[in-house]
Amino acid sequence: MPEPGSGASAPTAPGLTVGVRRLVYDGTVLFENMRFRLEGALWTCLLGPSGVGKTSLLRLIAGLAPGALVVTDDGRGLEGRVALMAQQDLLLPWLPVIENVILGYRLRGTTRAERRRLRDQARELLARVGLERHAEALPAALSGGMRQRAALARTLMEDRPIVLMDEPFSALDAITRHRLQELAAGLLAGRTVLLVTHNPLEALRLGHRLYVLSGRPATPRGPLLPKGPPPRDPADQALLALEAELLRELTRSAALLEEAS
Ligand SMILES: Nc1ncnc2c1ncn2[C@@H]1O[C@H](COP(=O)(O)OP(=O)(O)OP(=O)(O)O)[C@@H](O)[C@H]1O
Repeated sequence: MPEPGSGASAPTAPGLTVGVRRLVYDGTVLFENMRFRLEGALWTCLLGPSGVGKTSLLRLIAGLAPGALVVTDDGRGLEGRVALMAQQDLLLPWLPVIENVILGYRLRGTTRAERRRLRDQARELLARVGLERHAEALPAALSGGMRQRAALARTLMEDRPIVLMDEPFSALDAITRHRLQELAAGLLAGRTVLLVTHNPLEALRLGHRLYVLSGRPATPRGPLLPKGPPPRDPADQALLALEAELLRELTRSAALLEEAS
């Protein structure tokens, strides 16, 4: 197994195309004949007002909800190639943080020697997300932001070429958020990443391609293509101009959703 976050598996990160013919919840058509593309080895950010369908789309791609056709550029299936960081941290309450970080490996089965090596790697990742002193704590002893950092460490530990993240930085204070955005941008460079976020500046810092999910049924509008490699300087004037453009698009999208509701 390559070192988690080493980028060793990055060159194989494929692009993927998602097609949804129709998704209906409680009589509301969320998606109809919708197509969405994640370019290989790039970060795609998905924004949009609350309730428009961002998490639903992410869950469709992850295979957690039926109804989408996901085709990878290399023609191979997604099994074993996707790491998911859901909105809820999904930490198992009876396992210490470090065991939660290596949970995927534990579930897939490891030898005692492998576990020792995995724990060493997990400790390194926990140090990088600022949780080195909490490796043996139970999740209930952590704050919301700390739990989110543990969940991020677990996602990075999985070392998958495709990474789907639903608001991974939302519970963090501004300084920690900035630091972890930088960490994730570094460790997930070269992966195919979908980042769902409510934060336009976060999307502009981290994303290569930005979309706003809009309308009912919803379609992704975009892409907006910020220049330069991420993570970008949030004080950059060009970025601030794009932020204004993104805010206008989000306002339009919120109005459309309100009209449809
Ligand atoms: N499993 C489900 N059963 C019924 N309705 C659902 C289900 N999942 C989502 N919905 C509904 O679909 C709509 C879109 O939900 P979704 O969570 O995808 O939105 P979102 O854009 O991610 O919102 P937020 O930004 O608040 O997380 C909402 O009206 C939600 O209530």
